[in-house]
Amino acid sequence: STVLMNGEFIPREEAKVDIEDRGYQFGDGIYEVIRVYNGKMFMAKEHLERLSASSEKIGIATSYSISELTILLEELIAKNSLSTGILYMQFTRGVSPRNHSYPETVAPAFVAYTKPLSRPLDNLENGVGTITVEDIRWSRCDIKSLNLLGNVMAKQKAAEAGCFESIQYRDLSVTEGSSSNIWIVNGGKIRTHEANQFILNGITRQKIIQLCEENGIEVEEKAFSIEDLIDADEVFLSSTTAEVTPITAVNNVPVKEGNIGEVTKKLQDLFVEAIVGECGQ
Ligand SMILES: Cc1ncc(COP(=O)(O)O)c(CN[C@@H]2CONC2=O)c1O
Repeated sequence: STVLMNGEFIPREEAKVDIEDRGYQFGDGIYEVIRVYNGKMFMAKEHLERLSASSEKIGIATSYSISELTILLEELIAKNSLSTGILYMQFTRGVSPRNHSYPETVAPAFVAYTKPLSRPLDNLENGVGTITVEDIRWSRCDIKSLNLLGNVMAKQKAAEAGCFESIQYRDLSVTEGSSSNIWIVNGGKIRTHEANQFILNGITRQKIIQLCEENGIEVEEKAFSIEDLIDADEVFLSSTTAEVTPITAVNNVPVKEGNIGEVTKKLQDLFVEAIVGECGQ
């Protein structure tokens, strides 16, 4: 397959990272995962706007404008004849002798590659199990940075418990999943943690809120407790790769409406309409 590296399209086997790349040594970089349906990126503009917000927050100049980046990424998708999958992209602060403070004059290092990935139809239909874990991450989770060790450790805990995702909490208040946002539904109203420094403001999260507003579904962006989570009528998670995935159990306790609640189902249908609307299939 073809990889895009610092503006060059190269074969995957030639894509190598320097041992003094700051992304490799410090996690000093930012990333995005963009879904591709029918050969087209879904919500590319929103993802690339978040990427530039992340780059501003950590002071990396991403060396491309959003329109230049869009053209390069579309070319990468075409070169790999990708129909349904994901596009992974990242910028690091660049290659420089190891020193914590920022190097003066190095260019950011940019990598993007695609991977086929079918839609998670089984999870969408049958839901997934979760566990709750304490959120041990830093207090700038709004930056989509390469500093993912806290997320990785939380995901590992879920895997060891035979679950799909960990639901993280701070002081008994649910924040988000290790790589997803978390939602509850009560009496037809949905609720999720407000977009602040303690969660990533997911692109899928933003689309769900927009769909709710357009379809008269009441949505509240306000943190909820572990107790609210356990007592909810419906629970679901959202992410670029998981779309709108029902949660059927938390710590092996079944969620009230079993496999999939009617609001979650409605949101899945609206989300598919949005995908078809933007990507044509
Ligand atoms: C910590 C965290 N929260 C929320 C989300 C959901 O955000 P999006 O709706 O924008 O995807 C992600 C997605 N992380 C990407 C998506 O898939 N794999 C990842 O690492 C994430 O890593």
